[in-house]
Amino acid sequence: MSAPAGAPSSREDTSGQSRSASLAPTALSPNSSAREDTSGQSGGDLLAPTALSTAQGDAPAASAAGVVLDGVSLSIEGTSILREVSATLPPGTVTGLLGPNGAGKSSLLRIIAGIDRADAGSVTLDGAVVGQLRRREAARRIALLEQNVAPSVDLSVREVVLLGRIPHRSRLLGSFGSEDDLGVATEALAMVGAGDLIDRRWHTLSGGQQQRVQIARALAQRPSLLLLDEPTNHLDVSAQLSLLHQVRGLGLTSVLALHDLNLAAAYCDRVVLLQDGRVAAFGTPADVLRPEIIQAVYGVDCDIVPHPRTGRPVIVFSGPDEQPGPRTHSVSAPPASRDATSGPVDIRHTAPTGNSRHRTIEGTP
Ligand SMILES: Nc1ncnc2c1ncn2[C@@H]1O[C@H](COP(=O)(O)OP(=O)(O)OP(=O)(O)O)[C@@H](O)[C@H]1O
Repeated sequence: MSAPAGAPSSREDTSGQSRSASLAPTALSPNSSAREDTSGQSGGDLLAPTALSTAQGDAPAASAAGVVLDGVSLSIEGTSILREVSATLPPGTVTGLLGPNGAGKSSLLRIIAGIDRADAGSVTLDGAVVGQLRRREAARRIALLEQNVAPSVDLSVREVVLLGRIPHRSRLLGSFGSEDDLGVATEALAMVGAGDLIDRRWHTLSGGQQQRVQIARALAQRPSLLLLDEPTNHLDVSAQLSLLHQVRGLGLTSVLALHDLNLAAAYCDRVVLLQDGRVAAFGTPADVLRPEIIQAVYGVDCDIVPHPRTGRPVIVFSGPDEQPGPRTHSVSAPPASRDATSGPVDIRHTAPTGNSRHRTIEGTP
C-alpha cells in the first residue's frame, strides 16, 4: 500500500512543532478503568483475540477500531529503517514495542503519531488514516511522549501539563488554561502520582519526576491513542511498576517502546518485536518472549519461568560468565494465560548463531 497522496517526504515533521512536542487525542476517562491490572493476576484475561502476525499473512482490516499498521516502510537517505511493518492493535489494549537499539521503535512511533510519514504502507486509528488527519485532529487524538523531551523555557509543572490542552483550546477565544483545563491537568498529575509537584518549577525536578510530569502532559491531551517512548526511563522500580499499572488502568489503546522485556511481559497485552526494522515476532508476551526468539533477536541466552502469582512469563537472562546448563523451566505459555491470540510466531531474521553466552548483553534489564 502506498503512502497517502501528498504525503511529505520521510521524517518530515507534520505536526508543525518541534520533535519534543507531543500530540494527542480525545475521550480519555481517567476514572473509568476499562481494564483490570493483570500484573498481579491472570494477565490473559485482557488478551484480545485479534492480533495479527505478519507471519500469518492475514490482511489487516483497515476499517477496524484500534490501530492498524499495514506494510509500514521507511527509508532515510537510502537506508531502510522500517520494512513492511504490519500489526493490528485492538482498542484498549497495551502493546509493547520491543527490539534492540536501532531496531526502529522510535521511528515507528513517530509514524503512528502522524509526525513522520511512511514511504509506503499506512496507519489507521479507529478507521481513519492517521496521515490524512488534520494536524489539530491528530493532536487531539494521539499523544506521543518521546524520549528526553524538555520544555525549552523554564515553566512550572502546571504550565507544562497545560501544554497538553493546547489542541483543545478554543479557536475563538484562542486561550487555554481555563478552570476546566486546570482540572484536567490536576487530574492528569494525580494519575501519575505527581499531584504534589504542581507548583514546582520544571528545572528543579529529578529525572523521574520530569518523566511523570511529561506523561501527565500526554494524559492531559485526553488522547484515544497513547504512545510512550521508553516511559520507564529514569524511574525507580516502584515508579516503573506504578506507571505501567496506571497506563493499563487508563483503558486507552497504548503503544509503549520498552527495553525491559519483563515489564513488557508483565503489563502488555501484546508485543511487537522489531529487528532491523522488521517484525520479528508479534503476539502475546507468551507467544513472543521465548528463549529461541530472544536469542535470535538479542543474541542472549535466557530461561523463561512462569511468574509465581500471575503465570506470565518471567525472563531470566544468562550473563556472559554463567555456565551453560540445561533449561529446566522454559515454558511456552504461562498457565494463567488465556491467550486467544496464540499462533505461529515468525522469526524472520535469525541473528547469527554462536556462543551467545560470551556476547555482550545490551539493552536488557
Ligand atoms: N533522522 C535520522 N536520520 C538517519 N537515520 C536515522 C534517523 N532517525 C533514526 N535513524 C536510524 O534509524 C534506525 C532506527 O532508529 P530508532 O531511533 O527508530 O531505533 P530505536 O529502536 O528506537 O532505537 P533505541 O532503542 O536505541 O532508542 C537507527 O539505525 C537510526 O540510526
